[in-house]
Amino acid sequence: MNASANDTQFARARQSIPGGVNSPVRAFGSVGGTPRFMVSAQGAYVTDVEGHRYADLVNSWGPAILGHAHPAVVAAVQEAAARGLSFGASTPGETELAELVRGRVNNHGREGLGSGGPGGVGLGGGVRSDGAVGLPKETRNPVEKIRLVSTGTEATMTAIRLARGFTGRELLIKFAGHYHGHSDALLAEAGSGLATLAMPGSAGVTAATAAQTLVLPYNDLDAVRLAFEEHGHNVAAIIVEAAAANMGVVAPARGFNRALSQIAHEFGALLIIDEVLTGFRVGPAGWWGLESSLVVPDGGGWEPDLITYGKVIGGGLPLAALGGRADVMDFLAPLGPVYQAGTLSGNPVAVAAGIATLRAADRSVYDRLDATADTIASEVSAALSTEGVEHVVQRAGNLFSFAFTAEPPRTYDQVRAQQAFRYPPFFHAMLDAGVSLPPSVFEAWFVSAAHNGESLGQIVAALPAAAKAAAAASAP
Ligand SMILES: Cc1ncc(COP(=O)(O)O)c(C=O)c1O
Ligand SMILES: NCC(=O)CCC(=O)O
Repeated sequence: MNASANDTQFARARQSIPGGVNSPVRAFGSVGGTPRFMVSAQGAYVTDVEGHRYADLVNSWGPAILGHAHPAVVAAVQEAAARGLSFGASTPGETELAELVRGRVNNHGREGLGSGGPGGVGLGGGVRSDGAVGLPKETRNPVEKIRLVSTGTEATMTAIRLARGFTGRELLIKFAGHYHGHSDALLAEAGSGLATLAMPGSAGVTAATAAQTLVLPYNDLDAVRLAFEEHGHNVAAIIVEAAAANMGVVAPARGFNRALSQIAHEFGALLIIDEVLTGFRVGPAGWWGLESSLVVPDGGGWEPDLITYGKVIGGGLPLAALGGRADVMDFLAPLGPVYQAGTLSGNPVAVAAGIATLRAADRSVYDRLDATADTIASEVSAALSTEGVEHVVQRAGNLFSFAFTAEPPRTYDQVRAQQAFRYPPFFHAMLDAGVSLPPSVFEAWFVSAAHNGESLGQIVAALPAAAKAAAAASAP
């Protein structure tokens, strides 16, 4: 039998590239089969080397909120590229992007889009705060200053170094199942590809580095308090995904993020909110905007000291950022003693893509993302229920995933206890019907504003057979 064009590509890639992939999450490690090699993407669809077109619910793992190759973004990239690919010098666009971000997150996202107010977006997962009465009080802009880097990994890695430099302390607290990129300090019990491949951590991380990271169960404030009672005066920072989305989606329990900020500050530590995945995707001011706009006015806000961004901020090109309190950010070189640099940091083409994406992502885009997420989540859930497949829909704003359990998981242990074997046949039935899903039950599904009647119809039509396949799956 002749190998398909896709199989040939994969075989060839494996000769030159470890595992044939440049990021392990692209390998079909936990679902089996051959990863699809893509050649183009437009709107709601990606097209593979054999010409198969898939309605896309990966969307480049988050960046493509407008859909693929949005005309305004492509035009901005072309225009910027024609002016020069990289200067190794400052450009006006970097300041413009920094101002756009600061405007969006200021005062809970009430500014930045020019209209609309805090909006009534459901956060999912039970994090809607008590009452949500009126407007929250004015707070410090959580992003007083911002530095551009090239990847989310760099953003979180730098944020940690900065927190350590600023506080003069060494320990870092992270949560099991959270993924913050692949720097040494952050790989312990990480989500995403490590969850998919069932890796507890990574070889090559020294014991000394690992010992400086305390890993706690998510959504467990008692564990956080206990860790601070024991180590509090040596904790530089807590780092937390604003809403966890790398062990499937697990929203923070009501008040969890706020309590983290209070505990950290009580002990003189910093709170780093990782919005690489949620930032400018779940709302115009990211998860911080959604959650803080619902906090009761006098109940005390939650005040992250540093926030990291990636994915959407670069509109599909390599761009990420860390921002936060001016006094902390000014600890970065050249003003301060914490070193960070990058040949391509603030690359003008990537900056142009980011600016064009944020400009195009107006209130109507977020309304559309929310509505599309509602439709897909409820259609999938209905199809699974029809086949009697036990599951829960996990939501955090417009991010969602499905866990094959009776109760909504709140921790990594609970997520891992699900009937994960039901996902691979579901995934492949969808793929065969022309729908591209994340190839792991531990990843979030990403919608874009380009989904329309045609692509949604294709997704919905594929569901009955996929749900049947999930129902027929048996434990290994
Ligand atoms: C929450 C979070 N932080 C950090 C990262 C790392 O970003 P990057 O893959 O751009 O290095 C990711 C995604 O991969 C992420 O989801
Ligand atoms: N949720 C996982 C990611 O977004 C990461 C993508 C990658 O590492 O390729």
